[in-house]
Amino acid sequence: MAAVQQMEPVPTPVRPQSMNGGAYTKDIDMDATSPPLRPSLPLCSEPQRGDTRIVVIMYGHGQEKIVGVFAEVLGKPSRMKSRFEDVGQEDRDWVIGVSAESAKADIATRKRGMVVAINAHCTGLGMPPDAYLSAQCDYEFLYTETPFFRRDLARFTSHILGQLSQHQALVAKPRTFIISTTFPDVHAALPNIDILTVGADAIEIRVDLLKEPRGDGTYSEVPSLSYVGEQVMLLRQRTELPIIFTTRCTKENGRFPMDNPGLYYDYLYRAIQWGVEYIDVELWLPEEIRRKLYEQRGNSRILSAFHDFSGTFKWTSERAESIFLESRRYADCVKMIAIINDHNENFELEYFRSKIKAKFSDVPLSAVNMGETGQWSRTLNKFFTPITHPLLPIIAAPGQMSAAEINQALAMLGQLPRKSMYGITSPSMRSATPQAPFYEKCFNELGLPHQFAVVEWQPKGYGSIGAWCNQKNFGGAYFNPAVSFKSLVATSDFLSSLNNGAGPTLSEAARLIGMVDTIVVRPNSSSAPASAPASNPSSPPRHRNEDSFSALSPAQSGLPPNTSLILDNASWKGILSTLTRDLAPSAYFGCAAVVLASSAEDAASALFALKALKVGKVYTVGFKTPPAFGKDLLIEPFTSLESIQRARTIGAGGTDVGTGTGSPFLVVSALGPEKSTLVGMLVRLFGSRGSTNARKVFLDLADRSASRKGDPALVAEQSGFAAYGAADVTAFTTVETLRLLVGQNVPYSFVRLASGRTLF
Ligand SMILES: O=C1C[C@@](O)(C(=O)O)C[C@@H](O)[C@@H]1O
Repeated sequence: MAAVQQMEPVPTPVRPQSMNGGAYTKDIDMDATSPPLRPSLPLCSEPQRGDTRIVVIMYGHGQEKIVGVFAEVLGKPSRMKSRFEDVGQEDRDWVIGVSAESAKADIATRKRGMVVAINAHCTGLGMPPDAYLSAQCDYEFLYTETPFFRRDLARFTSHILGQLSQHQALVAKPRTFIISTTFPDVHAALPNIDILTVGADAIEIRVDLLKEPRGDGTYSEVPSLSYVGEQVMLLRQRTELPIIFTTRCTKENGRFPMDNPGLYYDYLYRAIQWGVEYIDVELWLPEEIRRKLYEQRGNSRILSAFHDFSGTFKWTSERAESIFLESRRYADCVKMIAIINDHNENFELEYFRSKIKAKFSDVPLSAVNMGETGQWSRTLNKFFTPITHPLLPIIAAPGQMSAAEINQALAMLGQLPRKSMYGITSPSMRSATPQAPFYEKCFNELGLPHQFAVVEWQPKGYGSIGAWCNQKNFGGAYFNPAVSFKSLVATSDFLSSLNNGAGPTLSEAARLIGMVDTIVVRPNSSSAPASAPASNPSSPPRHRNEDSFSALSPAQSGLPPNTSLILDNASWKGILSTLTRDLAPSAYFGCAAVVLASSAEDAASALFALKALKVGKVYTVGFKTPPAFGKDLLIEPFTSLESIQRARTIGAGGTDVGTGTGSPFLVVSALGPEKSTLVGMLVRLFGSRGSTNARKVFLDLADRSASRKGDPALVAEQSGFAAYGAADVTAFTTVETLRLLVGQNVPYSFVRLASGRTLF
C-alpha cells in the first residue's frame, strides 16, 4: 500500500463560545495521511483520510433512518446509543446515532477528541433545529426527506471530515470566477442554476440580500438563521460548486446592520457548521471575531473582505498594503475592492497586485476596482473574480461583468487569442452523437473565441497529429476513444520530436495509465523544470511516418515558442467523480474491488481512480495488471471459480464493508456489450448478502447505447448495487476535459443537460 505522509492537521469547529469566552481547545485526534505521489493534474483534489473521529449523528423524532444513510455514505455500519457518554473506543469503525432529545443531556461534556457530533435536522418537520444542539454540535446537516439528496450528504461529509477539498485546486487554477447571486430567495435561482453557473468556480450566496417574509407582507430586517440555513441547503442540493457565504454590511454595499458584530459571528460560525466551503469575513469586524472564526473554521476557508466606497482609496498608499497584511492574518484568501475615479488607478492596482504576489504568494488575492472605470481590473484579476449573469435580478456591485463579457474583453485585448481545438476520434465513433455542437455551445455561453472541430485519426492510417498540434493557434485536443501513449508517440514524428527528442511531457496520471485522452497546451513558466519541453523543435526532424506536421502553410505552422504540450488523462477523474458523487471517499478506503476488462488499457483509468481512492485490494478479471500499479494497489487476479468463491465469501456477515477485509464492495466493468451476460453473472455473485443493508457499487464503463443485449446495471440493482454508467463518467470526464482545455468550469449538470440524454 501507499506510503503515508503527515497531512496538515485539519481542525474542526468547536462549540461556539460567548464572544468573551476563552480560547477554544484544539482537541482533535486524527490520523491523517496523503497519497505518496501527487499526480501532476493541478485541478483535482485527492481524497484524504481526514478526520477519523467517531461520527455521532443526532437525529430528530422519527428520523432514525438518517443515521443509516450517513453510515452508508461513509462506508461504515451504524448502531444506536442512548447518550454520548456511552460512545467509546469500541465504536471506532461505526457511525453512532443518538436521538436529539437524549443528546441534549450530555453533548456539552462529550469527548471532543474522540467524537465528532453532527446535528442532522430535517427541515420538513416544520420547526427549526433545536437551538441548544445547533450551538453545541460540531456540524449541522439540514436536509429534506422528499426529495432526499444523497449527493448533498456525500459532499457535506466529505467536506467536513476533510476527505475532499477543492481549495487547493482552485488556488492552482490559472483563472477562477465566482458568481455573486443576488436573489432574495434561492428558489428563484434553482430553475436556471445550471446555466447561471457555467464558467463559475464557486457560487456566492449574499445572505444579506435574502428576504425572509414575515407573513404580513413585510420582510425581516435580518433573515433568521433557520431561514438562511434552508436557503443554503437548497442551493447546495442543486449545485456542485463550492459556496461562499457572505453577510455584506451596509457600509460595504450590503444590507447587514453594523451595530452588533456578534451577529456576524453567529451567522458565519453557523455557516462553518453547515459545511459551507468559504466564509466571507469583513475586515472591519473586531479582531476577536475574525480570529475565532479563523481558528474555528474547520475545513472551510476564510475569505477576508475589504471594500472602500469612499472614492479616496489609493492602491499606491501604505494603507493598501497594511490592509492586505491585516486581512491575511486570519484568512486563507484576501479580497480588496475599491471605487476609483481614474483609469490610471487600474494600473496602480496592477502594480499593487504584482507587488503582493511577489511578497506573499501563500495567500491568494482577489482585487478589483468598482464602477465602469474599474472594469478593466476585473478582466485582469485572476483569482476569484466576482461575476454576474444576465439571469440575476441585480448586479452585486457597480461594474460587475459576466464571465462571457470578461472573456470577450480579454479576447479583444489580445489576452485570449482564438485557438483551434480538436476532438480526435476514430472511424468506430462515426455513428456516435456529434460532439462539436456541445463544445460550440459551451464556447458560446462562455464568450470564448475558440473554434472546435471533430477530426478522425487512425494510427498508421489517415489524419495527422502533427498537422493538428503543430499550429500557431493550436489550443488542445481530446481523444475519444483514448489512445495508448506508446502508439501515439510511435506514429507521430512531431510528438516524438518534442523536448529535443525526449518525447512529450506526460502528466502523472497519463504516465501510469498509459492512455492519453487530452492534449493540453500550456505556456512554459519560468519555474518549469529543466526537462520542460521545447515544443517547437528547432529543426524539423525527418519524417518516419505519415505524421506530416509540416503540411501546413508556414504562417499557420509551428507552436509558438515557450509553449508546452502535456499529454493527460481526464477519464480517471471522471471515474473518481462518479464514484464519489453519492458516497464519501471513505466508503472506498481499504475496501475490496473487482475490475473486469479485456485489456490492461481498458482497465487502467479505473485502476488509477481506485488507487486515488485508496481501495484495499483489487481482484481482476480478463487482463494482466501493468506492473506500475502493483506498487500502490494489492492486486489478485481471479484465476478460477474457487478464487472467485473465496473472495465472495470473505466477511459474509457483511459488517466489514469498507474495512478492507470484506467481500468486494465495488465492481467496475470495462467489458463491452457483447460480454453483458458474463458481467451480469459476476455482479450477481458479488451482490449484497447477509445482514448488511449497505448498497454496493457497480460501475459499467461500456457504452450500451447500440446494444440490444441485457443491461448488467439492471442485474446489479436487483442484486443490491447502486449502478452508475458510462454516461455519468463521460459527463464528469467532459467537465474535466473542459477545465484542462479551456480552463473553465462547466457544471456536470450543464454537460448532461446540454448534451441531451444520450450524452455523446
Ligand atoms: O465582495 C464582493 C465583490 C463585489 O463587491 C464586486 O465588486 O463584484 C460583489 C460582492 O457580491 C462580493 O461579495
